[in-house]
Amino acid sequence: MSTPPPTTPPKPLRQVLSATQVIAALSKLDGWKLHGDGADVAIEKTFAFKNYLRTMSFVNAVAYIAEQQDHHPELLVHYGNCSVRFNTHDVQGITQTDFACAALVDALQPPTT
Ligand SMILES: C[C@H](O)[C@H](O)[C@H]1CNC2=NC(N)=NC(=O)C2=N1
Repeated sequence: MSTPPPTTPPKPLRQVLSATQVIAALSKLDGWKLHGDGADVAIEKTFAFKNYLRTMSFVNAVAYIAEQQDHHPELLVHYGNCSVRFNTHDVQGITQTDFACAALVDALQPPTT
């Protein structure tokens, strides 16, 4: 008899990164910085917009990426900016998945004017 498949597929790229690995990866991105510490440590970037509708368009685009990637950032939304904060709950730290999602958000190239 064969072994039944696991109920959830294994998630790649969810191995917690060391401090050295996080710093190296941050240095390759523009504007992302460390936020918090311990289990709440995250990478964060604030994106600025000229008005609320632009900000909310960005928020919706980020939500679409988050659903596609099954990886959901904390979003802190103000009238003219949104802070995006990624960490990986499963491992209570920062993983390659956080950096992959950060790069996808950066690729949205949101308008700043
Ligand atoms: C069950 C579901 O796949 C997990 O809870 C996913 C969903 N989104 C997630 N988002 C983030 N940021 N970290 C996670 O570990 C995570 N896990």
